[in-house]
Amino acid sequence: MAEIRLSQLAHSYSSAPQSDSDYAIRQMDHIWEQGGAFALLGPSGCGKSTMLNIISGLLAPSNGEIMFDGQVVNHMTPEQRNIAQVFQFPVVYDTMTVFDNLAFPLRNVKIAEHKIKSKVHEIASILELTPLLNKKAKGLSADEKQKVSMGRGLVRDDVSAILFDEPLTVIDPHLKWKLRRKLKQIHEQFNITMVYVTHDQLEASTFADKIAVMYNGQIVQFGTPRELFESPNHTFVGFFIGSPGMNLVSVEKCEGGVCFGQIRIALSPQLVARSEFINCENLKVGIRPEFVHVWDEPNDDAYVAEVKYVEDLGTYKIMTFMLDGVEMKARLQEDQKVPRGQAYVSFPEQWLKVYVDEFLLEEAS
Ligand SMILES: Nc1ncnc2c1ncn2[C@@H]1O[C@H](COP(=O)(O)OP(=O)(O)OP(=O)(O)O)[C@@H](O)[C@H]1O
Repeated sequence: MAEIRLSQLAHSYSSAPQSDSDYAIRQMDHIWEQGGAFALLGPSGCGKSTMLNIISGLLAPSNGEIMFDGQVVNHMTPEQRNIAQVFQFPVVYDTMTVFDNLAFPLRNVKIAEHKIKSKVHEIASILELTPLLNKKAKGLSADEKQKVSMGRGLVRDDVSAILFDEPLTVIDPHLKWKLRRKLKQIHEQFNITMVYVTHDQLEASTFADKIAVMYNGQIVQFGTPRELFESPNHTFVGFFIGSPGMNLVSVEKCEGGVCFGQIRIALSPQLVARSEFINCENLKVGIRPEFVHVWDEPNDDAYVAEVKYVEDLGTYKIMTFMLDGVEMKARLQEDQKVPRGQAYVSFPEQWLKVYVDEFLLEEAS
């Protein structure tokens, strides 16, 4: 297992890139720490597969260095890098048995046959493939084939890292959760650096200790699921993580804070004094629906909002409301009084975030 360090990494599929938008990976530095379980989360086309393929050596980057434990590996082939990669669709040898498919990566590196046997049985047991070991892969269902494909990625515990590129796409929904748990179990058992690509936040947060959120060829935040939820450092993270996502409102500067329409929101003097705030034209405030305070009665701290509709989601409700022409959402607890017509809302200071050119502005520490 290895620490994977990306230094000044950038990649364009164009031979003569002109601008940032020609880059699938915009210049970045990033470290995947040794032994971690990570997710690389982002929408379609943001550059996730490109990054995995650069790490594994299937793709040479336009710029920058890839280092495993401090050693530059740019010139090394995928085999020399000793990376296991599991793709979206199964990669199995149809004419071989499941046992031989799982044994293949071990035989390739000349592991003794008795060790192969015990390792194949161990992985087969975790993935519930034991009854299929003697079957030819050809006759397997799509789910079973993908489990074999995953098993081939997991069977060696001497690899630098295992990279998963949306490995559960073809898996039946009821099996997905189970397999994610199994991957986590394998990670805990062998402590191998794992990077798991997905566009599904639930998948990312159930597998990973830390999630890298990718947007437009950049990692905009790398943090625990809780950090991404409580303190998104880019508006995209606020929008993409959470269901529904963060309320984001374009605002203007005004005395002691920001305004939209007739609504004035006071900010701390330290924030308002920041040069980024003073010089910025693109200002937004964000607050998650979970953190909007909905009062039962009017009070001096609350704004008066117009309730549009309330969705009942079982254990909680989502209230959609208009505040001076801007639509926002608040989460109501199961036992909370549901406002009708008007609602009294406020934005607790600790959960109200300010974004300058889409990036979080924090008080200088
Ligand atoms: N071989 C290629 N040639 C040219 N452009 C490519 C190639 N592969 C990917 N791209 C482009 O690079 C960008 C990043 O693609 P990439 O496949 O890395 O994104 P992704 O986040 O993995 O998307 P998805 O979730 O859909 O797989 C996209 O704009 C894509 O169209």
